[in-house]
Amino acid sequence: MSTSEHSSAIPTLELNDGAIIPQIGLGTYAMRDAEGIGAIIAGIDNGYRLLDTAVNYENEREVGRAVIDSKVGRDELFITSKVPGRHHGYDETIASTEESLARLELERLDLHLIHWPNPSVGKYVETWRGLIELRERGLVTSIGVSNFTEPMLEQLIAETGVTPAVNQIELHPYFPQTELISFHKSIGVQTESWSPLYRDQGLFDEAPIAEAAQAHGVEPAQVVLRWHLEVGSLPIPKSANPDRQRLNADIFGFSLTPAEVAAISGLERGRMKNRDPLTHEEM
Ligand SMILES: NC(=O)C1=CN([C@@H]2O[C@H](COP(=O)(O)OP(=O)(O)OC[C@H]3O[C@@H](n4cnc5c(N)ncnc54)[C@H](OP(=O)(O)O)[C@@H]3O)[C@@H](O)[C@H]2O)C=CC1
Ligand SMILES: O=C(O)C(=O)[C@@H](O)[C@H](O)C(=O)CO
Repeated sequence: MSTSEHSSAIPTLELNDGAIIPQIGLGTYAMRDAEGIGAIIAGIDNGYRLLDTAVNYENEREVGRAVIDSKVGRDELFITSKVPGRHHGYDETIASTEESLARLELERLDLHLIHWPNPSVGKYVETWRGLIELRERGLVTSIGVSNFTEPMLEQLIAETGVTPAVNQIELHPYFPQTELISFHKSIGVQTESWSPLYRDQGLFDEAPIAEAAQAHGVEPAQVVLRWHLEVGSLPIPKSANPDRQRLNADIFGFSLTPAEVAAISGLERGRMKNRDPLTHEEM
């Protein structure tokens, strides 16, 4: 794949509400200050159009500045943010989103997610109603969730009649979440993978990944990101390094065989940390 600084060769998908989303995005966790702005602009120059931020990353201003300073028009970009746990509730979600838009210097978010369900707080349905209202007001094009389980998704749909467009979940070869992806497919929810590269903590040395990389003449990180596409997810790898940004986005010129996908999924061993959304809560 070759990309000029003004165009992107990243293919797109259609969400259940008809919106178009790039098939890979740039995670921005820990991209802060001037260095972070530079890294995000580099990502846009390298073809990324989906930028994933959150109130809790404390970098919405940096993302907004990068959007303004980049050479790509705002309408070509797809900006995602997330409502933090401390802003759960109907009115709080609307206020939180207005504040996010002000920090981002945007009139509209392309996708807004409930960051964590925080079940002990018991407010994620009200938060979801707030997102539905924001979509009706045109402040957000698509709405979704993050770290939601199958019963939580069923509850949202049963109580509001609105199916999330996206569920952004921990997903990598060590935690392939096969059943949740199948459920998403059955109800039309797009899976997004967070920490898709397992934060470069040893995954790339695993034999099925190294062997597939050799077979296809690509890097292990590209095999991992291609695996996400093959299992039906949309990865949002974070890299502040322009060379790795380009490498990570260059995954549309090869595919993995079903046997390679199965071998990589066979690396399953569990979550990176103990961030089970039934018990792990973030405010
Ligand atoms: N909804 C949620 O609860 C969560 C959402 N997220 C989102 O998902 C995004 C991605 O997840 P994240 O946790 O950042 O982890 P990733 O799996 O994307 O890994 C990022 C790490 O891998 C390194 N890296 C990137 N590309 C390569 C490569 N080709 N070769 C070697 N190392 C590489 C990066 O370093 P370098 O920058 O130096 O390249 C960085 O240290 C986040 O940035 C955030 O937007 C993350 C966690 C939770
Ligand atoms: O990055 C995110 O979206 C998070 O929710 C993080 O807080 C994540 O849980 C983490 O990286 C904590 O170390």
